Amino acid sequence: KAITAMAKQSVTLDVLSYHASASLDDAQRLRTLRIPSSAHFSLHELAFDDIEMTDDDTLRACLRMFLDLDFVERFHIDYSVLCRWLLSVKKNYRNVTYHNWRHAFNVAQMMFAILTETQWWKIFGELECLALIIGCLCHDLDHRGTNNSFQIKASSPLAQLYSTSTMEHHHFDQCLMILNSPGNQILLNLSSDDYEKVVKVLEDAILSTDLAVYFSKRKAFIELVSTERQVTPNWGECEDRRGLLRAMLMTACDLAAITKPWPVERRVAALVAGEFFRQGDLERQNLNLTPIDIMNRDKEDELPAMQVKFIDTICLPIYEAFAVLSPALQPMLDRVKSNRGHWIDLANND
Ligand SMILES: CCCOc1ccc(S(=O)(=O)N2CCN(C)CC2)cc1-c1nc(CC)cc(=O)[nH]1
Ligand SMILES: [Zn+2]
Repeated sequence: KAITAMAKQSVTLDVLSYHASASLDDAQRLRTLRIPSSAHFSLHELAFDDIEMTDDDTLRACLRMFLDLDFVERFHIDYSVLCRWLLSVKKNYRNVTYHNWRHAFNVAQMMFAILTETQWWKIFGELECLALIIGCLCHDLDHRGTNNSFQIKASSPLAQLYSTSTMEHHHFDQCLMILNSPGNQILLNLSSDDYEKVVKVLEDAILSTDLAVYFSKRKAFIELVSTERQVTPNWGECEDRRGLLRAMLMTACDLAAITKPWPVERRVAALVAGEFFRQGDLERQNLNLTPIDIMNRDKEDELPAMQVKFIDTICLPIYEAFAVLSPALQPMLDRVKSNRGHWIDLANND
């Protein structure tokens, strides 16, 4: 018993070592920057592209989202603490090819755009919207560019801590650790009741980004959508329905690159492939395993066909359901279909 506790303790220390709070200087500098409007950053666009933005721009855009959703006023968030928290979150993303700060920022922007364009922020209320935006920014914290099955195969410290949804539990852990770090406590002025609620929604939101969880919940969601087609005001009164919609929203935002204009999707797919192929290399070199096709560099020319399968099996069902729930989201579904066409063309040329 003692051994296990010690092992857990040492493992925990190992993973905690990556926690790093941003410096006061960085926070002070960000605090003094002027914050342009959401229109200036095109934050309401479902076709948003961050390629032209500097890192400072992404931080100011996050401040703008918090200000426009009225979180700072409503939850009495100290502005300097918010700046420091944002910098700490960004700092706790690693410099990996795809699962980096930019991915987290894009997921949060998509959540902001969907909540505002559909008016669904009215269904969830400020507390749940706050948890969703924090959840998006934190949902892949400290990602190492390798997936859950790699953790298990490598019996990494994280796999010893969490046997299911390994990475997602770690992302939530990191999220809580930053929220509880001195100078980063943006939830400090919430009532204990509100704090409990935000943390519960936050945990569900982050754990929902495990595709295995998405698969387990999708059937119920599609059935709900087929019966309750439109999101009527009383839709929000049922906690289970709201929870299901929040979980699906996290996946829809997490995979949203597939809904962007072709130049964006093509660029992001190359980043996803780069990260997958690096994991494949690690599996060969360190674990002496032959990687699965999607991570096997030797199968690179099958990538377009894999994307078509990804779209058909994972993406179309969720964006079709969302387009039924809100006509404002139809453009996302249309772009998934047109991107599918581009991947089909590339698959036929190989
Ligand atoms: C671009 C490089 C190839 O990328 C893929 C290849 C195959 C599949 S898959 O649907 O067959 N499937 C998914 C579930 N895995 C457990 C088994 C494999 C998905 C992708 C993919 N995933 C994401 C999400 C990170 C983004 C993206 O653009 N493409
Ligand atoms: Zn993600």
